[in-house]
Amino acid sequence: MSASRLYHITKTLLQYGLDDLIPKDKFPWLAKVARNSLFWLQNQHKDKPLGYRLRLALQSLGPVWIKFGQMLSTRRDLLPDDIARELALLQDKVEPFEGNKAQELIEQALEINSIDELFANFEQTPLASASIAQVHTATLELESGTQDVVIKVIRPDIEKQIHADLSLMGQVAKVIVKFIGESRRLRPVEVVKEYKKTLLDELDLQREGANALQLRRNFLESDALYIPEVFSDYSRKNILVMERIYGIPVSDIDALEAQDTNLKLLAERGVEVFFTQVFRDSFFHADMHPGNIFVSREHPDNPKYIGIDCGIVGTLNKEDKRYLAENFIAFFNRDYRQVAQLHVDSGWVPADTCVEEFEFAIRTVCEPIFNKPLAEISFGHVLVNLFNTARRFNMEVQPQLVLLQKTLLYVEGLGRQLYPQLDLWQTAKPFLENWVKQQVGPVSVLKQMYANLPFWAEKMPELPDLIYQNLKQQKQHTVQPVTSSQKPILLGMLASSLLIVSGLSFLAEQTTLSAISFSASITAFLAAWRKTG
Ligand SMILES: Nc1ncnc2c1ncn2[C@@H]1O[C@H](COP(=O)(O)OP(=O)(O)OP(=O)(O)O)[C@@H](O)[C@H]1O
Repeated sequence: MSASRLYHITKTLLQYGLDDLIPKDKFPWLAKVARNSLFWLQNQHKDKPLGYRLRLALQSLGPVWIKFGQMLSTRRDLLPDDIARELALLQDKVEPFEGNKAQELIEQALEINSIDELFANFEQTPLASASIAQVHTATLELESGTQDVVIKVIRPDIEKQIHADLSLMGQVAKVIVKFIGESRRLRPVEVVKEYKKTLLDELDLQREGANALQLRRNFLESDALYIPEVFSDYSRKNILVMERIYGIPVSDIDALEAQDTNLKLLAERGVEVFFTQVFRDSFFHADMHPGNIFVSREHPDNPKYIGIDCGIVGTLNKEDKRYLAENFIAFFNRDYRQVAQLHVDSGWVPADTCVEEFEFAIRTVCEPIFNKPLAEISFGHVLVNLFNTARRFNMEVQPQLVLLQKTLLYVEGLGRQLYPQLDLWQTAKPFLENWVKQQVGPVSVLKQMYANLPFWAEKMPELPDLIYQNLKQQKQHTVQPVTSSQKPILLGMLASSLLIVSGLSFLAEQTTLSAISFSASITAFLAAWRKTG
């Protein structure tokens, strides 16, 4: 980090009066001395509100800071609403770089002498230009025919600048925490760390390509979402080639109405796609701002989304999913005691948490939300409030859940823009209840056993030997008769072993053996159950 960049950033922050972000009485003396020693850098925008000044400062500092502001704008859990609203207005529009430079970068990355070797009609004027990458159109010449594509190219030299600014941002965060204890509540170090990871991931277009391929595969059969094809053979870390799409931007409601799009169905499908990604696939597009979502021009009565820019995705484990589903259901039944109890039983908050107090805290923040008609309730805000309360009770909210909560706010915003009466709960409830039911139902148990089959198949050959060793040992010692309390356990073990044998024989297409061992297993299970009664 060069001293001149450091000075430039300090100057910008002070000239926009951003030292006002720290209450005067919280200013440590050392920071006061430092501030006063830079006496020539005075707030030049005193008449403007703080949020507005923050936006202008970030805008003038460039891409890393603009994107940081955009990310913060979605953190309603950390920022007051007026500042978050201002930051949401940050524009990521920057001057494009030269088209022939983009062409040169493509030729270098793909190791070709001329772009014409692979692409026809390469358009030097970019279709779009953002802070990290810009997008050009071309026609890819494949053996099977031609394909309209877009080529996304990372800006030259942006990586160095990003690393330098991120490192400075990290240091600033550490200094703030050290000198202003109060700031710890906003977790600046963690927020910057999280941002750093997201931004560095965005620099790797191969990652984006792999995410797009995975999402595309997950929704290949879907009526609700289409993800354009990625041409991995022509993609590199700084180049991504993908199918060009010609959909209508989702924010262009007039165009959607002009072609008689079923907006109610479209809005409901947004919620459906989100919950499918989260609960079925555990893999969700986490940058669902309207600029990344289009609607297909085909069959508007059965409308389909098109999603681009899969640079940021979220993944969830089983625990996270259970947490979300059970909490949502308990919330919408207004069963705050259940929400609090769930947190304690699952170890999300410490075991010694006072359930009554936790329940009371959740009720205090959530009851006002539920005072509204169901169609106006925001899932995203319910989550923001839940996470904030849970944090106060020492729950560490995982970054993937925060990412999900941000995405949910986008999905809701989008849905209500398309169809203001959208009742999210009615759309989501059957989905969630079904999911929870499936998790505890017999099909799920069988599925889990099926997933464990390879493990048992590996251990199976050792089983006779183990039984033999065990019997031998028992013979050597005085054999104790099996007590009545041990019987159900032994029967249960027998039943499980028979079930495994049944599964393995089924896989080996030995259906008769599979059926016999399955019946024997059920008999043993029933006998075990009777012994416990
Ligand atoms: N497959 C595509 N077909 C048609 N247009 C596309 C395609 N991919 C991207 N674009 C256009 O390029 C723009 C920028 O693309 P993308 O969002 O992937 O880039 P980005 O650099 O991540 O931008 P941002 O940071 O604003 O999200 C899109 O808004 C869209 O207009």
